[in-house]
Amino acid sequence: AWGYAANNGPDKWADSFPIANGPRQSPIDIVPGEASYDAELKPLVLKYDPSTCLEILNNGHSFQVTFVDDTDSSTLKDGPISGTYRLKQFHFHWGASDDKGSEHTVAGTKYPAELHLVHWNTKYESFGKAASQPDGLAVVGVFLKIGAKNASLQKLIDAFESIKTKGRQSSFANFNPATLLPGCLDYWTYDGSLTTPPLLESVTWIVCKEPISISSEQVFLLREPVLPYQGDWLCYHTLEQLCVQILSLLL
Ligand SMILES: NS(=O)(=O)c1cccc(NC(=O)NCCCCO)c1
Ligand SMILES: [Zn+2]
Repeated sequence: AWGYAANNGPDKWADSFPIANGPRQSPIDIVPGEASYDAELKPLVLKYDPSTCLEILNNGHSFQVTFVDDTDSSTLKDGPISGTYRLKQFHFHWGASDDKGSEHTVAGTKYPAELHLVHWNTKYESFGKAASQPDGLAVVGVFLKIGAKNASLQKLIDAFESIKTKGRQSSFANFNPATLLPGCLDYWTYDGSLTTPPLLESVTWIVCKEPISISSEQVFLLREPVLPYQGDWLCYHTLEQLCVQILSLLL
């Protein structure tokens, strides 16, 4: 299966997902000096209803908070898109150290993490259907930089801590994703793709210019896999890995 190791990482994805060599693949390096101003673009309109927040789960590549998306309670409108897109989930990407982790970069600068708020176009009947359409998805990307402790992120980290040992998911209610947005919603936008397999070229990317903060203690907590997402002990490949995990539980 795909991953981020030397044998199954991004350089290998094209073997199983040839679209990796497609014309609109994400992520990209955003070069502000080369970006063009488009006067027709509107401000983003994000309206999130905390009661649509459903659960937090560890899908093995990230942790993800999923939302009830059977009504227009949590939506994205305007900005570069037309129509109404519904929030399906948000998740993060991070690195093994503070000098890397974001997927998009800004003039070569890597941030320690990146938040993705994933929305689908309601002109299609579901996320799954929309994900294969060129205008099917809109993902709002927010960079995280090391700084003050982020109270909103702390709620996620506390919840994520609980699902590391129990296995895959736990209920997670009444979280307002708007608390994760920066004060200024200025953005860059381009047509791209999912950044993980299946790499579908269906995403209108909306990347906020202003990052939000995460403390170095908080980003450390993101990196600590107590147990792999499978959550069972039989998935170890080597006795050494099993010992490492037992020790990390005991320490
Ligand atoms: N990273 S991202 O481009 O925002 C994005 C958004 C929505 C879905 C995905 N990728 C996937 O769902 N991949 C399918 C398997 C992921 C792990 O379960 C990536
Ligand atoms: Zn993502």
